[in-house]
Amino acid sequence: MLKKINPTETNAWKALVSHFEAIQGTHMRDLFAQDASRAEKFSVKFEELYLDYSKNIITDETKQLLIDLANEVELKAAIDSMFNGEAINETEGRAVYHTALRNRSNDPMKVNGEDVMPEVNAVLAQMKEFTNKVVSGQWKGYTGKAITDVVNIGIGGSDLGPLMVSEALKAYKTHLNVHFVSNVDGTHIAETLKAVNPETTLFIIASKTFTTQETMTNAQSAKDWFLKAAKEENEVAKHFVALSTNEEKVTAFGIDKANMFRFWDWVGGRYSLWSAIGLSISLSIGFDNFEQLLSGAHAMDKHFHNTDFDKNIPVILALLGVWYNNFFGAESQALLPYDQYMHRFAAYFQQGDMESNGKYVDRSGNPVDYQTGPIIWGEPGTNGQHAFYQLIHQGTKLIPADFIAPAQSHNALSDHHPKLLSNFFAQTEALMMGKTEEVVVDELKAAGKTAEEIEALKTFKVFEGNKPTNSMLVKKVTPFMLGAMIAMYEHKIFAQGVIWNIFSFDQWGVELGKQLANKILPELGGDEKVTSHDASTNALINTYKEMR
Ligand SMILES: O=P(O)(O)OC[C@H]1O[C@@H](O)[C@@H](O)[C@@H](O)[C@@H]1O
Repeated sequence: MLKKINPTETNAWKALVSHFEAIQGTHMRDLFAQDASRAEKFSVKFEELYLDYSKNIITDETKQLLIDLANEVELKAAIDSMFNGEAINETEGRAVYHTALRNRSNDPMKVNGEDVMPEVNAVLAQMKEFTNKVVSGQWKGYTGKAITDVVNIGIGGSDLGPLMVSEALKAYKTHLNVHFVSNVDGTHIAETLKAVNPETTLFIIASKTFTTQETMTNAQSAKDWFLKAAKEENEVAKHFVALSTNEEKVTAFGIDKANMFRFWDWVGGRYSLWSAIGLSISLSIGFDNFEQLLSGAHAMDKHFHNTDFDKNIPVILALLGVWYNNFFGAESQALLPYDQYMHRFAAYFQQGDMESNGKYVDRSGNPVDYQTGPIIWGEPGTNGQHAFYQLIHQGTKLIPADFIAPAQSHNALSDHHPKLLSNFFAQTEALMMGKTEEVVVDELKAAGKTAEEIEALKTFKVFEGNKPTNSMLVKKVTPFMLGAMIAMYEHKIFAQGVIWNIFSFDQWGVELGKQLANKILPELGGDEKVTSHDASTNALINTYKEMR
Protein backbone atom coordinates (compact mmCIF):
# COMPACT_ATOMS: atom_id res chain seq x y z
CA MET A 1 0.00 0.00 0.00
CA LEU A 2 1.09 3.56 -0.59
CA LYS A 3 2.00 5.65 2.42
CA LYS A 4 -0.08 8.74 3.10
CA ILE A 5 2.55 11.42 3.43
CA ASN A 6 1.72 15.09 2.91
CA PRO A 7 4.63 16.29 0.75
CA THR A 8 4.46 19.84 2.07
CA GLU A 9 5.15 18.60 5.59
CA THR A 10 8.44 16.94 4.67
CA ASN A 11 11.76 18.54 5.57
CA ALA A 12 12.78 18.45 1.93
CA TRP A 13 9.71 20.48 0.87
CA LYS A 14 10.43 23.09 3.51
CA ALA A 15 14.04 23.24 2.38
CA LEU A 16 12.86 23.55 -1.23
CA VAL A 17 10.68 26.53 -0.28
CA SER A 18 13.70 28.45 1.03
CA HIS A 19 15.89 27.18 -1.78
CA PHE A 20 13.33 28.49 -4.27
CA GLU A 21 13.50 31.95 -2.67
CA ALA A 22 17.26 31.87 -2.97
CA ILE A 23 17.40 30.66 -6.58
CA GLN A 24 14.66 32.87 -7.98
CA GLY A 25 16.86 35.58 -9.47
CA THR A 26 19.28 33.08 -11.00
CA HIS A 27 19.55 32.92 -14.77
CA MET A 28 20.45 29.66 -16.50
CA ARG A 29 22.83 31.65 -18.69
CA ASP A 30 24.95 32.25 -15.61
CA LEU A 31 24.65 28.70 -14.37
CA PHE A 32 26.06 27.49 -17.70
CA ALA A 33 28.80 30.12 -17.63
CA GLN A 34 29.81 29.07 -14.12
CA ASP A 35 29.95 25.34 -14.66
CA ALA A 36 31.51 23.77 -17.73
CA SER A 37 30.34 20.31 -16.71
CA ARG A 38 26.67 21.27 -16.42
CA ALA A 39 25.43 19.52 -19.58
CA GLU A 40 27.32 16.38 -18.70
CA LYS A 41 26.17 16.44 -15.10
CA PHE A 42 22.51 16.99 -15.89
CA SER A 43 22.07 14.40 -18.61
CA VAL A 44 21.39 10.66 -18.72
CA LYS A 45 21.67 8.02 -21.39
CA PHE A 46 19.35 5.07 -21.60
CA GLU A 47 19.77 2.65 -24.52
CA GLU A 48 19.62 4.97 -27.54
CA LEU A 49 17.90 7.81 -25.70
CA TYR A 50 19.78 10.85 -24.47
CA LEU A 51 18.02 13.10 -21.96
CA ASP A 52 19.54 16.50 -21.39
CA TYR A 53 17.90 18.30 -18.47
CA SER A 54 20.61 20.87 -17.96
CA LYS A 55 18.41 23.65 -19.36
CA ASN A 56 16.39 23.75 -16.15
CA ILE A 57 16.53 26.29 -13.35
CA ILE A 58 18.33 23.93 -11.04
CA THR A 59 21.63 23.55 -9.25
CA ASP A 60 23.22 20.53 -7.57
CA GLU A 61 21.41 21.57 -4.43
CA THR A 62 18.02 21.68 -6.17
CA LYS A 63 18.54 18.19 -7.49
CA GLN A 64 19.58 16.89 -4.10
CA LEU A 65 16.61 18.46 -2.33
CA LEU A 66 14.21 17.06 -4.91
CA ILE A 67 15.71 13.61 -4.44
CA ASP A 68 15.39 14.09 -0.68
CA LEU A 69 11.71 14.81 -1.27
CA ALA A 70 11.33 11.59 -3.28
CA ASN A 71 12.99 9.70 -0.45
CA GLU A 72 10.91 11.31 2.27
CA VAL A 73 7.64 10.43 0.54
CA GLU A 74 9.01 6.88 0.21
CA LEU A 75 8.88 6.78 -3.56
CA LYS A 76 11.07 3.68 -3.73
CA ALA A 77 8.65 1.70 -1.58
CA ALA A 78 5.75 2.93 -3.74
CA ILE A 79 7.53 1.75 -6.90
CA ASP A 80 8.10 -1.63 -5.29
CA SER A 81 4.41 -1.80 -4.33
CA MET A 82 3.39 -1.28 -7.94
CA PHE A 83 5.81 -3.90 -9.25
CA ASN A 84 4.72 -6.31 -6.51
CA GLY A 85 1.12 -6.19 -7.70
CA GLU A 86 -0.27 -4.61 -4.53
CA ALA A 87 -3.73 -3.05 -4.80
CA ILE A 88 -2.36 0.49 -5.00
CA ASN A 89 -5.46 1.64 -6.91
CA GLU A 90 -7.16 1.71 -3.54
CA THR A 91 -10.45 3.40 -4.39
CA GLU A 92 -11.17 0.64 -6.91
CA GLY A 93 -9.41 -2.07 -4.88
CA ARG A 94 -7.15 -3.06 -7.79
CA ALA A 95 -3.53 -3.69 -8.57
CA VAL A 96 -1.84 -1.52 -11.18
CA TYR A 97 -0.04 -3.99 -13.32
CA HIS A 98 0.44 -2.78 -16.88
CA THR A 99 4.12 -3.63 -16.31
CA ALA A 100 3.12 -7.34 -16.32
CA LEU A 101 1.72 -6.96 -19.84
CA ARG A 102 5.19 -6.15 -21.12
CA ASN A 103 7.19 -8.33 -18.76
CA ARG A 104 9.41 -9.86 -21.41
CA SER A 105 11.58 -11.54 -18.77
CA ASN A 106 8.56 -13.69 -18.06
CA ASP A 107 9.49 -13.88 -14.38
CA PRO A 108 6.36 -14.49 -12.30
CA MET A 109 4.34 -11.38 -11.48
CA LYS A 110 1.60 -12.00 -8.96
CA VAL A 111 -1.74 -10.46 -8.10
CA ASN A 112 -3.34 -11.90 -4.97
CA GLY A 113 -0.70 -14.61 -4.91
CA GLU A 114 -1.40 -15.75 -8.46
CA ASP A 115 1.08 -15.42 -11.31
CA VAL A 116 -0.59 -13.48 -14.12
CA MET A 117 2.07 -14.27 -16.71
CA PRO A 118 0.44 -17.47 -18.09
CA GLU A 119 -2.76 -15.52 -18.86
CA VAL A 120 -0.82 -12.58 -20.27
CA ASN A 121 1.17 -14.90 -22.51
CA ALA A 122 -1.94 -16.76 -23.64
CA VAL A 123 -3.59 -13.55 -24.83
CA LEU A 124 -0.37 -12.46 -26.54
CA ALA A 125 -0.28 -15.82 -28.34
CA GLN A 126 -3.91 -15.34 -29.39
CA MET A 127 -3.09 -11.83 -30.68
CA LYS A 128 -0.09 -13.15 -32.59
CA GLU A 129 -2.05 -15.91 -34.28
CA PHE A 130 -4.90 -13.59 -35.19
CA THR A 131 -2.59 -10.85 -36.46
CA ASN A 132 -0.68 -13.26 -38.64
CA LYS A 133 -3.88 -14.68 -40.09
CA VAL A 134 -5.30 -11.26 -40.93
CA VAL A 135 -2.05 -9.79 -42.23
CA SER A 136 -1.28 -12.84 -44.38
CA GLY A 137 -4.78 -12.81 -45.86
CA GLN A 138 -5.63 -16.22 -44.44
CA TRP A 139 -8.51 -14.69 -42.45
CA LYS A 140 -11.37 -14.23 -44.89
CA GLY A 141 -14.44 -12.02 -44.87
CA TYR A 142 -17.98 -13.24 -45.61
CA THR A 143 -17.42 -13.26 -49.38
CA GLY A 144 -14.07 -15.04 -49.11
CA LYS A 145 -11.96 -11.94 -49.58
CA ALA A 146 -8.97 -11.02 -47.40
CA ILE A 147 -9.17 -8.11 -44.96
CA THR A 148 -7.87 -4.75 -46.21
CA ASP A 149 -9.18 -2.37 -43.54
CA VAL A 150 -9.45 -2.47 -39.79
CA VAL A 151 -11.72 -0.12 -37.83
CA ASN A 152 -10.96 0.20 -34.13
CA ILE A 153 -14.02 1.45 -32.28
CA GLY A 154 -13.17 2.65 -28.78
CA ILE A 155 -12.68 5.86 -26.81
CA GLY A 156 -10.29 7.24 -24.18
CA GLY A 157 -7.80 4.56 -23.25
CA SER A 158 -9.35 2.21 -25.78
CA ASP A 159 -8.57 4.61 -28.60
CA LEU A 160 -5.85 7.16 -27.87
CA GLY A 161 -2.99 4.73 -27.25
CA PRO A 162 -3.56 2.52 -30.31
CA LEU A 163 -4.17 5.61 -32.45
CA MET A 164 -1.08 7.43 -31.21
CA VAL A 165 1.17 4.37 -31.60
CA SER A 166 -0.17 3.40 -35.03
CA GLU A 167 0.54 6.92 -36.21
CA ALA A 168 3.94 7.14 -34.52
CA LEU A 169 5.02 3.85 -36.11
CA LYS A 170 3.48 4.34 -39.54
CA ALA A 171 6.90 3.70 -41.05
CA TYR A 172 6.42 0.05 -39.97
CA LYS A 173 2.91 -0.27 -41.41
CA THR A 174 1.56 -3.57 -42.79
CA HIS A 175 -0.67 -3.41 -45.87
CA LEU A 176 -3.73 -3.05 -43.62
CA ASN A 177 -5.32 0.36 -43.32
CA VAL A 178 -6.27 0.96 -39.72
CA HIS A 179 -8.97 3.51 -38.88
CA PHE A 180 -10.06 4.78 -35.48
CA VAL A 181 -13.58 5.79 -34.54
CA SER A 182 -14.13 7.26 -31.09
CA ASN A 183 -16.53 10.21 -31.07
CA VAL A 184 -20.25 9.52 -30.60
CA ASP A 185 -20.78 12.26 -33.19
CA GLY A 186 -22.22 10.21 -36.08
CA THR A 187 -19.87 12.01 -38.44
CA HIS A 188 -16.93 10.00 -37.16
CA ILE A 189 -18.33 6.57 -38.00
CA ALA A 190 -20.17 7.79 -41.10
CA GLU A 191 -17.05 9.26 -42.67
CA THR A 192 -15.02 6.16 -41.81
CA LEU A 193 -17.59 3.79 -43.29
CA LYS A 194 -17.59 5.79 -46.54
CA ALA A 195 -13.97 4.77 -47.00
CA VAL A 196 -14.29 1.01 -46.38
CA ASN A 197 -15.95 -2.06 -47.91
CA PRO A 198 -18.00 -4.42 -45.69
CA GLU A 199 -16.53 -7.46 -47.46
CA THR A 200 -12.97 -6.59 -46.48
CA THR A 201 -13.33 -4.70 -43.20
CA LEU A 202 -12.64 -5.98 -39.73
CA PHE A 203 -14.17 -4.13 -36.78
CA ILE A 204 -12.46 -4.19 -33.43
CA ILE A 205 -14.75 -3.20 -30.59
CA ALA A 206 -12.37 -2.02 -27.88
CA SER A 207 -13.85 -1.33 -24.48
CA LYS A 208 -12.63 -2.43 -21.09
CA THR A 209 -16.14 -2.24 -19.61
CA PHE A 210 -18.11 -2.81 -22.85
CA THR A 211 -20.68 -0.35 -21.54
CA THR A 212 -19.24 2.96 -22.75
CA GLN A 213 -21.97 4.91 -24.52
CA GLU A 214 -19.89 6.23 -27.40
CA THR A 215 -18.30 2.89 -28.20
CA MET A 216 -21.49 0.86 -27.94
CA THR A 217 -23.34 3.33 -30.15
CA ASN A 218 -20.63 3.30 -32.80
CA ALA A 219 -20.34 -0.48 -32.59
CA GLN A 220 -24.08 -0.89 -33.13
CA SER A 221 -24.03 1.44 -36.15
CA ALA A 222 -21.08 -0.47 -37.60
CA LYS A 223 -22.92 -3.74 -37.10
CA ASP A 224 -26.11 -2.38 -38.72
CA TRP A 225 -24.07 -1.11 -41.68
CA PHE A 226 -22.30 -4.44 -41.99
CA LEU A 227 -25.50 -6.51 -41.81
CA LYS A 228 -27.12 -4.37 -44.48
CA ALA A 229 -24.52 -5.82 -46.83
CA ALA A 230 -23.84 -9.26 -45.33
CA LYS A 231 -27.49 -10.02 -44.41
CA GLU A 232 -26.70 -13.04 -42.22
CA GLU A 233 -26.11 -12.49 -38.49
CA ASN A 234 -23.64 -15.42 -38.40
CA GLU A 235 -21.28 -13.48 -40.72
CA VAL A 236 -20.62 -11.07 -37.84
CA ALA A 237 -18.06 -13.53 -36.47
CA LYS A 238 -15.81 -12.99 -39.50
CA HIS A 239 -15.84 -9.21 -39.17
CA PHE A 240 -16.19 -8.30 -35.48
CA VAL A 241 -13.83 -8.98 -32.61
CA ALA A 242 -13.90 -7.58 -29.08
CA LEU A 243 -11.19 -6.41 -26.69
CA SER A 244 -12.62 -6.33 -23.20
CA THR A 245 -12.67 -7.50 -19.61
CA ASN A 246 -16.43 -8.10 -19.78
CA GLU A 247 -17.29 -11.43 -21.42
CA GLU A 248 -20.98 -11.24 -20.61
CA LYS A 249 -21.49 -7.91 -22.38
CA VAL A 250 -19.34 -9.01 -25.33
CA THR A 251 -21.47 -12.10 -25.98
CA ALA A 252 -24.68 -10.12 -25.41
CA PHE A 253 -23.57 -7.79 -28.22
CA GLY A 254 -23.34 -10.80 -30.53
CA ILE A 255 -19.59 -11.34 -30.63
CA ASP A 256 -18.40 -14.90 -30.27
CA LYS A 257 -16.32 -15.71 -27.15
CA ALA A 258 -13.72 -17.11 -29.52
CA ASN A 259 -13.33 -13.64 -31.03
CA MET A 260 -12.78 -11.97 -27.70
CA PHE A 261 -9.33 -10.87 -26.53
CA ARG A 262 -9.24 -10.52 -22.79
CA PHE A 263 -7.57 -8.26 -20.32
CA TRP A 264 -8.00 -7.74 -16.62
CA ASP A 265 -9.17 -5.20 -14.09
CA TRP A 266 -5.58 -4.51 -13.05
CA VAL A 267 -5.02 -2.82 -16.42
CA GLY A 268 -6.14 0.82 -16.30
CA GLY A 269 -7.79 2.14 -19.48
CA ARG A 270 -5.11 4.77 -20.08
CA TYR A 271 -2.39 2.16 -19.48
CA SER A 272 -3.95 -0.49 -21.70
CA LEU A 273 -2.25 -0.19 -25.07
CA TRP A 274 0.10 -2.99 -23.95
CA SER A 275 -2.84 -5.36 -23.47
CA ALA A 276 -5.36 -6.81 -25.93
CA ILE A 277 -6.30 -3.16 -26.53
CA GLY A 278 -3.12 -3.10 -28.61
CA LEU A 279 -4.60 -5.48 -31.19
CA SER A 280 -5.07 -2.65 -33.69
CA ILE A 281 -1.40 -1.74 -33.17
CA SER A 282 -0.37 -5.33 -33.81
CA LEU A 283 -2.45 -5.40 -37.01
CA SER A 284 -1.14 -2.06 -38.12
CA ILE A 285 2.60 -2.77 -37.63
CA GLY A 286 2.74 -6.58 -37.30
CA PHE A 287 3.02 -8.66 -34.14
CA ASP A 288 6.85 -8.70 -34.08
CA ASN A 289 6.91 -4.93 -33.96
CA PHE A 290 4.21 -4.92 -31.27
CA GLU A 291 6.46 -7.21 -29.26
CA GLN A 292 9.33 -4.77 -29.77
CA LEU A 293 7.12 -2.03 -28.37
CA LEU A 294 6.56 -4.19 -25.28
CA SER A 295 10.30 -4.87 -25.02
CA GLY A 296 11.11 -1.16 -25.05
CA ALA A 297 8.59 -0.54 -22.30
CA HIS A 298 9.97 -3.46 -20.31
CA ALA A 299 13.49 -2.05 -20.57
CA MET A 300 12.20 1.26 -19.21
CA ASP A 301 10.33 -0.60 -16.44
CA LYS A 302 13.60 -2.19 -15.32
CA HIS A 303 15.38 1.14 -15.48
CA PHE A 304 12.64 2.78 -13.37
CA HIS A 305 12.54 -0.07 -10.88
CA ASN A 306 16.27 -0.53 -10.40
CA THR A 307 18.05 2.77 -11.03
CA ASP A 308 19.06 5.16 -8.27
CA PHE A 309 16.98 8.31 -8.37
CA ASP A 310 19.84 10.57 -9.47
CA LYS A 311 20.05 8.67 -12.78
CA ASN A 312 16.45 7.49 -12.98
CA ILE A 313 14.85 9.17 -16.01
CA PRO A 314 11.15 8.99 -15.03
CA VAL A 315 12.00 10.09 -11.48
CA ILE A 316 14.12 13.01 -12.70
CA LEU A 317 11.33 14.15 -15.06
CA ALA A 318 8.81 13.82 -12.24
CA LEU A 319 10.91 15.86 -9.82
CA LEU A 320 11.54 18.61 -12.36
CA GLY A 321 7.79 18.73 -13.00
CA VAL A 322 7.10 19.08 -9.28
CA TRP A 323 9.73 21.84 -9.05
CA TYR A 324 7.91 24.00 -11.64
CA ASN A 325 4.38 22.98 -10.71
CA ASN A 326 4.67 23.53 -6.97
CA PHE A 327 7.39 26.11 -6.53
CA PHE A 328 7.36 28.23 -9.71
CA GLY A 329 3.57 28.02 -10.05
CA ALA A 330 3.70 26.66 -13.61
CA GLU A 331 0.27 25.41 -14.61
CA SER A 332 1.04 23.46 -17.72
CA GLN A 333 3.61 21.24 -19.35
CA ALA A 334 4.18 21.19 -23.09
CA LEU A 335 5.16 18.05 -25.00
CA LEU A 336 6.76 19.02 -28.28
CA PRO A 337 7.80 16.14 -30.51
CA TYR A 338 9.95 17.10 -33.48
CA ASP A 339 8.62 14.09 -35.32
CA GLN A 340 5.53 14.33 -37.51
CA TYR A 341 4.63 10.69 -36.88
CA MET A 342 4.31 11.50 -33.17
CA HIS A 343 1.63 14.11 -33.80
CA ARG A 344 -0.81 12.50 -31.32
CA PHE A 345 1.76 12.07 -28.54
CA ALA A 346 0.63 15.10 -26.53
CA ALA A 347 -3.05 14.17 -27.02
CA TYR A 348 -2.30 10.69 -25.72
CA PHE A 349 -0.62 12.02 -22.60
CA GLN A 350 -3.40 14.49 -22.00
CA GLN A 351 -5.40 11.48 -20.92
CA GLY A 352 -2.40 9.66 -19.45
CA ASP A 353 -1.43 12.54 -17.21
CA MET A 354 -4.56 14.61 -16.67
CA GLU A 355 -6.87 11.67 -15.96
CA SER A 356 -4.26 10.23 -13.60
CA ASN A 357 -3.17 13.26 -11.64
CA GLY A 358 -6.13 15.61 -12.02
CA LYS A 359 -7.16 15.04 -8.39
CA TYR A 360 -7.78 17.51 -5.56
CA VAL A 361 -8.27 14.94 -2.80
CA ASP A 362 -5.26 13.28 -1.18
CA ARG A 363 -4.85 9.63 -0.25
CA SER A 364 -6.43 10.25 3.15
CA GLY A 365 -9.52 11.74 1.51
CA ASN A 366 -8.71 15.35 2.38
CA PRO A 367 -8.55 18.25 -0.08
CA VAL A 368 -4.96 19.16 -0.86
CA ASP A 369 -3.63 22.66 -0.25
CA TYR A 370 -1.02 22.47 -2.99
CA GLN A 371 -1.12 22.00 -6.74
CA THR A 372 -1.37 18.53 -8.32
CA GLY A 373 -1.34 17.47 -11.99
CA PRO A 374 -0.46 19.99 -14.71
CA ILE A 375 -2.30 20.75 -17.93
CA ILE A 376 -0.63 18.78 -20.73
CA TRP A 377 -0.62 20.13 -24.24
CA GLY A 378 1.50 20.34 -27.34
CA GLU A 379 1.84 19.96 -31.08
CA PRO A 380 4.66 18.70 -33.22
CA GLY A 381 7.52 21.07 -34.01
CA THR A 382 7.93 23.12 -36.13
CA ASN A 383 4.21 23.86 -36.43
CA GLY A 384 4.07 24.99 -32.82
CA GLN A 385 6.87 27.47 -33.45
CA HIS A 386 4.70 29.34 -35.91
CA ALA A 387 1.72 29.26 -33.60
CA PHE A 388 2.11 29.29 -29.83
CA TYR A 389 5.86 29.53 -29.13
CA GLN A 390 5.51 33.33 -29.01
CA LEU A 391 3.79 32.92 -25.65
CA ILE A 392 6.43 30.51 -24.37
CA HIS A 393 9.21 32.97 -25.33
CA GLN A 394 7.66 36.27 -24.36
CA GLY A 395 4.38 35.60 -22.56
CA THR A 396 3.77 36.01 -18.84
CA LYS A 397 3.40 32.31 -18.07
CA LEU A 398 6.14 29.85 -17.33
CA ILE A 399 5.72 26.81 -19.55
CA PRO A 400 8.19 23.98 -19.00
CA ALA A 401 8.52 22.07 -22.26
CA ASP A 402 9.83 18.67 -23.29
CA PHE A 403 11.43 18.61 -26.73
CA ILE A 404 11.64 15.15 -28.29
CA ALA A 405 13.33 14.24 -31.57
CA PRO A 406 14.90 11.34 -33.44
CA ALA A 407 18.43 11.77 -34.78
CA GLN A 408 17.48 9.61 -37.76
CA SER A 409 14.32 10.24 -39.71
CA HIS A 410 12.29 7.52 -41.39
CA ASN A 411 12.03 9.89 -44.34
CA ALA A 412 15.45 11.36 -44.98
CA LEU A 413 14.43 13.63 -47.86
CA SER A 414 17.24 15.99 -48.88
CA ASP A 415 17.94 18.33 -45.95
CA HIS A 416 14.57 18.21 -44.20
CA HIS A 417 15.83 16.48 -41.09
CA PRO A 418 18.83 18.72 -40.35
CA LYS A 419 16.50 21.67 -40.86
CA LEU A 420 13.97 20.19 -38.43
CA LEU A 421 16.63 19.48 -35.82
CA SER A 422 18.26 22.88 -36.21
CA ASN A 423 14.93 24.30 -35.10
CA PHE A 424 14.76 21.99 -32.08
CA PHE A 425 18.26 22.93 -30.94
CA ALA A 426 17.74 26.61 -31.69
CA GLN A 427 14.48 26.80 -29.79
CA THR A 428 15.80 25.21 -26.62
CA GLU A 429 18.87 27.43 -26.80
CA ALA A 430 16.80 30.55 -27.38
CA LEU A 431 14.41 29.67 -24.57
CA MET A 432 17.30 29.24 -22.18
CA MET A 433 19.60 32.07 -23.27
CA GLY A 434 17.08 34.67 -24.31
CA LYS A 435 18.39 37.88 -25.84
CA THR A 436 19.59 40.78 -23.72
CA GLU A 437 18.87 44.43 -24.36
CA GLU A 438 22.53 44.95 -25.12
CA VAL A 439 22.45 42.45 -27.97
CA VAL A 440 19.19 43.89 -29.25
CA VAL A 441 20.63 47.39 -29.34
CA ASP A 442 23.76 46.19 -31.15
CA GLU A 443 21.65 44.41 -33.73
CA LEU A 444 19.46 47.44 -34.32
CA LYS A 445 22.50 49.65 -34.67
CA ALA A 446 23.98 47.24 -37.19
CA ALA A 447 20.69 47.37 -39.09
CA GLY A 448 21.13 51.15 -39.39
CA LYS A 449 18.36 52.22 -37.02
CA THR A 450 18.50 55.69 -35.49
CA ALA A 451 18.90 56.19 -31.74
CA GLU A 452 15.25 57.17 -31.57
CA GLU A 453 14.09 54.10 -33.44
CA ILE A 454 16.23 51.89 -31.24
CA GLU A 455 14.75 53.41 -28.11
CA ALA A 456 11.22 52.83 -29.37
CA LEU A 457 11.79 49.23 -30.43
CA LYS A 458 14.28 47.65 -28.12
CA THR A 459 12.09 46.38 -25.28
CA PHE A 460 9.85 44.48 -27.66
CA LYS A 461 12.80 42.57 -29.01
CA VAL A 462 14.26 41.48 -25.71
CA PHE A 463 13.86 37.82 -24.73
CA GLU A 464 14.19 37.20 -21.01
CA GLY A 465 15.18 33.58 -21.56
CA ASN A 466 15.48 31.31 -18.52
CA LYS A 467 12.63 29.17 -19.85
CA PRO A 468 13.11 25.55 -18.83
CA THR A 469 13.20 22.66 -21.28
CA ASN A 470 14.12 19.00 -21.28
CA SER A 471 15.63 17.69 -24.50
CA MET A 472 15.21 14.08 -25.49
CA LEU A 473 17.12 12.85 -28.45
CA VAL A 474 16.61 9.28 -29.59
CA LYS A 475 18.50 7.58 -32.37
CA LYS A 476 15.34 6.59 -34.21
CA VAL A 477 11.67 6.25 -33.34
CA THR A 478 11.57 2.46 -33.50
CA PRO A 479 8.84 0.35 -31.86
CA PHE A 480 11.32 -0.38 -29.04
CA MET A 481 12.17 3.27 -28.49
CA LEU A 482 8.57 4.41 -28.64
CA GLY A 483 7.64 1.74 -26.08
CA ALA A 484 10.42 3.02 -23.82
CA MET A 485 9.32 6.64 -24.16
CA ILE A 486 5.69 5.88 -23.39
CA ALA A 487 6.69 3.87 -20.32
CA MET A 488 9.00 6.72 -19.31
CA TYR A 489 6.09 9.17 -19.16
CA GLU A 490 3.79 6.62 -17.51
CA HIS A 491 6.28 6.23 -14.69
CA LYS A 492 6.85 9.97 -14.46
CA ILE A 493 3.11 10.38 -13.90
CA PHE A 494 3.10 7.65 -11.25
CA ALA A 495 6.09 9.14 -9.42
CA GLN A 496 4.41 12.55 -9.36
CA GLY A 497 1.19 11.05 -8.03
CA VAL A 498 3.17 9.42 -5.23
CA ILE A 499 4.80 12.74 -4.34
CA TRP A 500 1.47 14.61 -4.43
CA ASN A 501 -0.08 11.95 -2.19
CA ILE A 502 -2.94 11.28 -4.59
CA PHE A 503 -4.36 8.16 -6.22
CA SER A 504 -3.24 8.21 -9.86
CA PHE A 505 -5.09 5.17 -11.12
CA ASP A 506 -8.78 5.91 -10.62
CA GLN A 507 -10.83 8.44 -12.60
CA TRP A 508 -13.99 9.29 -10.66
CA GLY A 509 -13.97 12.72 -12.23
CA VAL A 510 -15.29 11.38 -15.52
CA GLU A 511 -18.47 9.97 -13.99
CA LEU A 512 -20.67 12.99 -13.19
CA GLY A 513 -20.94 14.16 -16.79
CA LYS A 514 -21.83 10.63 -17.90
CA GLN A 515 -24.60 10.37 -15.29
CA LEU A 516 -26.11 13.71 -16.26
CA ALA A 517 -25.92 12.89 -19.98
CA ASN A 518 -27.90 9.73 -19.29
CA LYS A 519 -30.52 11.79 -17.49
CA ILE A 520 -30.70 14.43 -20.23
CA LEU A 521 -30.80 12.06 -23.21
CA PRO A 522 -34.45 11.00 -22.75
CA GLU A 523 -35.43 14.63 -22.15
CA LEU A 524 -34.21 15.54 -25.62
CA GLY A 525 -37.06 13.54 -27.18
CA GLY A 526 -40.53 15.06 -27.58
CA ASP A 527 -41.45 18.74 -27.79
CA GLU A 528 -42.38 19.58 -24.23
CA LYS A 529 -40.37 22.21 -22.41
CA VAL A 530 -37.78 20.94 -19.95
CA THR A 531 -37.77 22.57 -16.51
CA SER A 532 -35.91 20.05 -14.36
CA HIS A 533 -32.45 21.69 -14.51
CA ASP A 534 -30.89 25.03 -13.68
CA ALA A 535 -32.10 27.94 -15.83
CA SER A 536 -29.10 27.86 -18.15
CA THR A 537 -29.31 24.14 -18.87
CA ASN A 538 -33.08 24.31 -19.33
CA ALA A 539 -32.68 27.16 -21.82
CA LEU A 540 -30.00 25.31 -23.76
CA ILE A 541 -32.09 22.16 -24.02
CA ASN A 542 -35.24 24.05 -24.97
CA THR A 543 -33.41 26.17 -27.55
CA TYR A 544 -31.98 22.99 -29.04
CA LYS A 545 -35.49 21.57 -29.30
CA GLU A 546 -36.64 24.67 -31.17
CA MET A 547 -33.66 24.67 -33.49
CA ARG A 548 -33.45 21.02 -34.46
O1 LIG B 1 -12.57 1.03 -22.37
P1 LIG B 1 -13.83 1.63 -21.86
O2 LIG B 1 -14.41 0.84 -20.72
O3 LIG B 1 -14.82 1.79 -22.98
O4 LIG B 1 -13.50 3.07 -21.29
C1 LIG B 1 -13.06 4.11 -22.08
C2 LIG B 1 -12.68 5.31 -21.25
O5 LIG B 1 -13.78 5.73 -20.50
C3 LIG B 1 -13.59 6.95 -19.80
O6 LIG B 1 -14.75 7.35 -19.18
C4 LIG B 1 -12.45 6.87 -18.83
O7 LIG B 1 -12.84 6.19 -17.72
C5 LIG B 1 -11.22 6.26 -19.47
O8 LIG B 1 -10.27 5.93 -18.51
C6 LIG B 1 -11.51 5.05 -20.30
O9 LIG B 1 -10.35 4.73 -21.01
